[in-house]
Amino acid sequence: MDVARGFLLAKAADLPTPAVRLSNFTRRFGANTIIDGLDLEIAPGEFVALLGRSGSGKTTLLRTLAGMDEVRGQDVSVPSARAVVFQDARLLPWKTVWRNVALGLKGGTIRERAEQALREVGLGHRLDAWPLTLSGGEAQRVALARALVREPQLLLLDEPFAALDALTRIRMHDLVLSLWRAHRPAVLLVTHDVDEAIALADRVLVLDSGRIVAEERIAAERGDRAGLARGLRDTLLGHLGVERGPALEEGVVHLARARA
Ligand SMILES: Nc1ncnc2c1ncn2[C@@H]1O[C@H](COP(=O)(O)OP(=O)(O)OP(=O)(O)O)[C@@H](O)[C@H]1O
Repeated sequence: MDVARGFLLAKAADLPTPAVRLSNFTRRFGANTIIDGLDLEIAPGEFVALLGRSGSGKTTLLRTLAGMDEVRGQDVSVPSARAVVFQDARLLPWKTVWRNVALGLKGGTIRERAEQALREVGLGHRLDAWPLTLSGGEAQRVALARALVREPQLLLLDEPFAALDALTRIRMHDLVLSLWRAHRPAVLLVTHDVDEAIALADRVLVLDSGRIVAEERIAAERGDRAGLARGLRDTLLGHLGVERGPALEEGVVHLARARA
């Protein structure tokens, strides 16, 4: 074996196995091709956001990674330890909070594990509460605890904060980042919210008609992203086909002047 080839093989062996790998993945519903020959890799512990207009195939892709959809005969590799959080918390109303989190767990320490996860999301005091008595933000925190307690290597988030008010959403962003730092799953976050993607992700993908049409890596530390946000926001909005017209800018100026 020549030296260069030996070096390349050694390098390849050093690379971590991706947590997620889809190769030339295609999904059709009848005659409609929804995902079109898509390649995707997510590294262990990487936080990836997926942006796309309505109908671009985001949920279809997430369902594939969650094991909720047909993948027969295709090159799809995902960890079996995975969990999904949806836009609505999907809690069973006839079970208390801790029992919702413990659902499906096995072993002798179920209650302790559920309690620990609920403490991590700041709900250690609501273990015996009924889901219908929770606020929207609290219910989503229970959904996060239910995901977390499964120690996922892959955490799939399908617009989990879209239904929350703006302040609760910001607090949830902080919570998700601290959980991610503590547990380091690979994350795929589906979102419509460009600012949310910039605030949270290591990498942002834009999906359009079942293809990844843009990819932005964000190297800046999460705390230092405010300055970066505007330029990248416009770039990502451009990829999404949303023009920021001068009229809008002028409108902002006029309003500000009118107030002054
Ligand atoms: N089970 C199904 N049968 C037929 N068509 C489907 C099915 N599921 C999804 N589709 C179609 O696939 C396309 C992509 O849907 P998908 O839900 O993945 O989009 P999305 O990007 O998540 O949209 P949104 O942001 O509105 O949730 C849509 O045109 C949808 O109608």
